[in-house]
Amino acid sequence: MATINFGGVLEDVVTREEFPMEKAREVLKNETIAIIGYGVQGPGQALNLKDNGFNVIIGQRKDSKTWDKAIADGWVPGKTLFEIEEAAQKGTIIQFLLSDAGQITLWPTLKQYLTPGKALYFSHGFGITYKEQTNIIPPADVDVILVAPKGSGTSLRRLFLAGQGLNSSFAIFQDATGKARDRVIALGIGVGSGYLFQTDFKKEVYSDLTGERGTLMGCIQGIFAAQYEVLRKNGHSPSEAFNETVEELTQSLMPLVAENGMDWMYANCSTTAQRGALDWWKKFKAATQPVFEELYASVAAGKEAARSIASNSTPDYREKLNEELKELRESEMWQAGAAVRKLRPNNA
Ligand SMILES: NC(=O)c1ccc[n+]([C@@H]2O[C@H](COP(=O)([O-])OP(=O)(O)OC[C@H]3O[C@@H](n4cnc5c(N)ncnc54)[C@H](O)[C@@H]3O)[C@@H](O)[C@H]2O)c1
Ligand SMILES: CC(C)(O)[C@@H](O)C(=O)O
Ligand SMILES: [Mg+2]
Ligand SMILES: [Mg+2]
Repeated sequence: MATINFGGVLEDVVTREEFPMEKAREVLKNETIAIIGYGVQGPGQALNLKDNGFNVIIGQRKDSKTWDKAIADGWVPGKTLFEIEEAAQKGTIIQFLLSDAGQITLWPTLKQYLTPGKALYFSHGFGITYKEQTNIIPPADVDVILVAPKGSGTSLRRLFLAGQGLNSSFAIFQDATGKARDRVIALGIGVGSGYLFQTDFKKEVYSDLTGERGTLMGCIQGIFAAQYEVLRKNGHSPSEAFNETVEELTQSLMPLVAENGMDWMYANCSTTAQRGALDWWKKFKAATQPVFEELYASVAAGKEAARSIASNSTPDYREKLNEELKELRESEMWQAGAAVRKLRPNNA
């Protein structure tokens, strides 16, 4: 473990230096890793594990589109691709990567395959933390572990192929075998994590549900739409409004923040911009902090979990989500965005 100072707070972080891939392979050499679910995280983690030399099989519903996707990705029916129950029976580590709502439906079937000494692996603390709503209560004689990539499974795979990685958090809910820590860190390295930050199931899900409803996805769409509409209401063209709201951020300024922090990005803008940004950011903080307080309270009360379970358990949940995504896509702002993207120099 490396002890790193995060803004004055010392935290222990697992790095590849002390847990190299060779060690991960040694730890998991007798394991069969069964990935149940092949949506976004499933493919990213499974393909990275396979390319890293681990023994991986996939469990999927045969009549599903993702069964066909698994075959297109190179998984072989009867050899590395099985129906869900057969994969769960063969697996010594079961990576439960169905949707969070899907995990609830499958749990009564899956739990019979969690025989003593196996490991049940999640990429979200949802199922375990909200057990009153999910009824996911593992048997006492299995390890229960978590590796939660801090990003999309699509990025996890792309970064792996580019020789990079995503940071992940990891947690141990139950160590029945005495091997849970080695197993979870080996899996974290194997799925393509860069660094591994320790957390617990509850903190992972509370922070994750907050982040994706907040700055990562929900809040950012909200402030984009708000600024875009104010610019348009005051006569600015769609392209000018979109460039000033989204395109400049993603193409120029956010990469500078990623490179060296917010002050670095500010310092690489005009002094006019710096003055304005330093004057206004606290006003925006004051306006949004009450919303973040409300959001966190809703997460902690289990209301966001209930909403997600209710919405994503209906037979047509995917169609309903796609309908709302279509509304976003067809909004003027994102239609303008599609046109602007086509004008990017690398698209010329
Ligand atoms: N999407 C991400 O990049 C991401 C990132 C970090 C953590 N996670 C976590 O990883 C896990 C998997 O997330 P995901 O986004 O890959 O899931 P997803 O929503 O893409 O669903 C995964 C698969 O589960 C299938 N499924 C849904 N309900 C089912 C059911 N009742 N029976 C059988 N299959 C069913 C879906 O068809 C899909 O193929 C979740 O716990 C999620 O919170 C996801
Ligand atoms: C990719 C995210 C948003 O970080 C993940 O938490 C998810 O639920 O998809
Ligand atoms: Mg997340
Ligand atoms: Mg999430």
